[in-house]
Amino acid sequence: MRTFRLVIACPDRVGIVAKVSNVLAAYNGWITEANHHSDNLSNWFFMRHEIRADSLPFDADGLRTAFAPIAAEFSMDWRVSDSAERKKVVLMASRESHCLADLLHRWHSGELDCEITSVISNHDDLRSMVEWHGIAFHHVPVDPQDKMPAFAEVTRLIEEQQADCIVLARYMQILPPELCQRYANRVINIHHSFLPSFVGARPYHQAAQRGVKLIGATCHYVTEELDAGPIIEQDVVRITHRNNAEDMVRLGKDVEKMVLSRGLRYHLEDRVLVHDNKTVVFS
Ligand SMILES: Nc1nc2c(c(=O)[nH]1)N[C@@H](CN(C=O)c1ccc(C(=O)N[C@@H](CCC(=O)O)C(=O)O)cc1)CN2
Repeated sequence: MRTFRLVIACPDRVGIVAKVSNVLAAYNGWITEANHHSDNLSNWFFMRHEIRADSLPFDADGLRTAFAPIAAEFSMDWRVSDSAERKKVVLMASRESHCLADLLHRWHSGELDCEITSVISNHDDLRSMVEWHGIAFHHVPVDPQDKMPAFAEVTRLIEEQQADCIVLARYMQILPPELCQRYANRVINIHHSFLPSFVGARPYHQAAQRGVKLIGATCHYVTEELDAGPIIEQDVVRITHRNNAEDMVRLGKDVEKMVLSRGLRYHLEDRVLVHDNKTVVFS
């Protein structure tokens, strides 16, 4: 069923839920899902409503126009999205294939409702797998001595495809600040550790050195600061003294795939709200 998603974050006060519910009811809006969260650390309030599109007398733009006065009254950060408008997604990878293959399969089987406009990689290894799915593959090598030409081309491709979201599926290059700022809270990364533990490169080898009993994966929005962006989803798997770093790499791959696909699905369904470098996820 086609729905409009109304997502709101604002300073907390009495009357927000009543006001939003009443304005939707005044237009005969049929709410199919409602989520609220009052955050006592930030004193901000977060809401996500799904409304049946066929219950309202206008389209998504009409809802935006009708809701704008309420949003202004409550100083809301807000957005309206239409479930019928599939988000355009650019995937980025390097040599590791497991996360990319998993997302391509979930998309190909219809599980991920989005339009994958292309895959961009700094290596050519994964071309055949991507093109088998009928998706364009762009090989954009990165010169370690001068990375800017490569990221200018990456940015050009992303803009040309009018991407709504970029997913780093084990893309092993640090994005420049300009790209992070331009696509704030729209670049999703999978880091192969349970952040904030083991940021940076080779986290499984760091974990083996430390002797941990859990390893994990973290899906987060990309910011200029490495592996420090708002966390969207995480999970872990148990390991023991019998597991070396190679075992952890193997065991970790399943967690990475699960966490990245969950995080992307939450983003595609407009379930993630960001405030103060943290998220509220109405999963
Ligand atoms: N601006 C950001 N870029 C990226 C982030 C991020 O949080 N902010 N996450 C990384 C992913 N990542 C770990 O999950 C990671 C990737 C790459 C490196 C790194 O040191 N790369 C070297 C090059 C390595 C190579 O050539 O193989 C580098 O970029 O100089 C560390 C962590 C994705 N990007």
